[in-house]
Amino acid sequence: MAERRTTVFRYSGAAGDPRANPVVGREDLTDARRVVIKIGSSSLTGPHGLRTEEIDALVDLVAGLRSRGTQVVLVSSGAIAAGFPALGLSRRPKDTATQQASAAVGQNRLISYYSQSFARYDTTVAQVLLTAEELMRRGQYINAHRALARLLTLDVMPIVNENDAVATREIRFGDNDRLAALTANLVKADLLVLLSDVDALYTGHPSLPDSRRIRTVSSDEDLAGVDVRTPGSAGVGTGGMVTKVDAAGIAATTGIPTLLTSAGRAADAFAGEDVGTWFSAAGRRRSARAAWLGLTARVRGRLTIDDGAVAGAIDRGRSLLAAGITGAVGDFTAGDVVEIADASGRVLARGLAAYSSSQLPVMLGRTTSELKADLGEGYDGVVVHADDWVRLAPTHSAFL
Ligand SMILES: Nc1ncnc2c1ncn2[C@@H]1O[C@H](COP(=O)(O)OP(=O)(O)O)[C@@H](O)[C@H]1O
Ligand SMILES: N[C@@H](CCC(=O)OP(=O)(O)O)C(=O)O
Repeated sequence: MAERRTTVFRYSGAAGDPRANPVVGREDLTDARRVVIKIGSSSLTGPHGLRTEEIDALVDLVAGLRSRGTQVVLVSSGAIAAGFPALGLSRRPKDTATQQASAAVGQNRLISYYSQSFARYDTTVAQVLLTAEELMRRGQYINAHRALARLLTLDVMPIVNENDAVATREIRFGDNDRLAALTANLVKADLLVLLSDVDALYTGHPSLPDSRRIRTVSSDEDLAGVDVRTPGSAGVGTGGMVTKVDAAGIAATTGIPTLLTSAGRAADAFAGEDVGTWFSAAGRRRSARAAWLGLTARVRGRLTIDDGAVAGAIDRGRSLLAAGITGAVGDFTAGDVVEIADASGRVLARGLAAYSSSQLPVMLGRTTSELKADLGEGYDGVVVHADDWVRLAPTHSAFL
């Protein structure tokens, strides 16, 4: 199985958490108050562009959920493939510029068709285009949260996609699975639903006779030996199963379960049938801020700490003081996100620096009383406050 690239953070777990998720198992699907549903290009488009019957079927499902009072945010792929016919293409172009052009043409068609289809239910749709850049910066992340929250209170149907026409190669998500998991955090969803052209995760490629459906994933062990490397088919999908398992891992670590199934079986799943693959949440729900810090934020620098600080601050959930910091690299200002690593270079946590990289050199290794005496009362020596860091998993495993 391909190595995960997700960096995730650790849970302390807490019974009776006020942020408890009403959705624990697949039998609770209909208890979800807010759901993010992501649908892939392979379900909505083909070599000839949009498949309107499939979009109508999805809209029927979403309208049914909305009529029961469930808030839905749709993350819809398909812009690039929807642009194929107009540009004379029949499969995803390799070069980024043509993909951007195709997305610019296709996103318009995609949203137009969604608008038309949702009009059958008197529902207004809104297009929300995001890039990874927006989610990395705290101010823009909050701005995106505000827009989506307002759309939901206005009972408008938000349809999110990556802003493919302008996202640069370095920072683009490329696939919408990860974007969907981050959106689930952004809107504090109870459930993430990933809809693809395959009805579940299988032990190997579904076309192989020995492949079996995986019913539930609750830990990494459930994924041992699972082969997800074969890319998606049809020349329109991108990530295949790797990005879906990755996305489910991101959601799980922030307390959000995921159902992975096909667009065709989604209604059955919501009707209580045992379909698809259920990825359990790995612990209590995290605040959107902790999720942002641990998963999304752009890291501007690194603090190296000594063993005493690992034991006294990181292991005990306390503030990180200048006295325990042995090095600071990077160019950051107060409020930027930095990694916190031990002497061996292992990254343990991510947090918000209270001082800039130019202020820190004279502070390192010095006690709070020394700092106050030498630099003034304003220097309390707390470089990362206890409320401002999250612990990362010791490995890149998505499940803890
Ligand atoms: N272990 C597996 N289980 C299920 N599907 C797999 C597996 N390995 C690879 N796949 C492929 O992943 C495809 C779905 O990925 P993709 O085409 O990117 O979907 P989407 O467009 O919905 O994001 C499936 O059609 C299947 O061919
Ligand atoms: N943002 C792109 C989606 C990229 C993509 O193909 O994702 P997916 O089909 O979900 O693997 C688009 O709208 O075409």
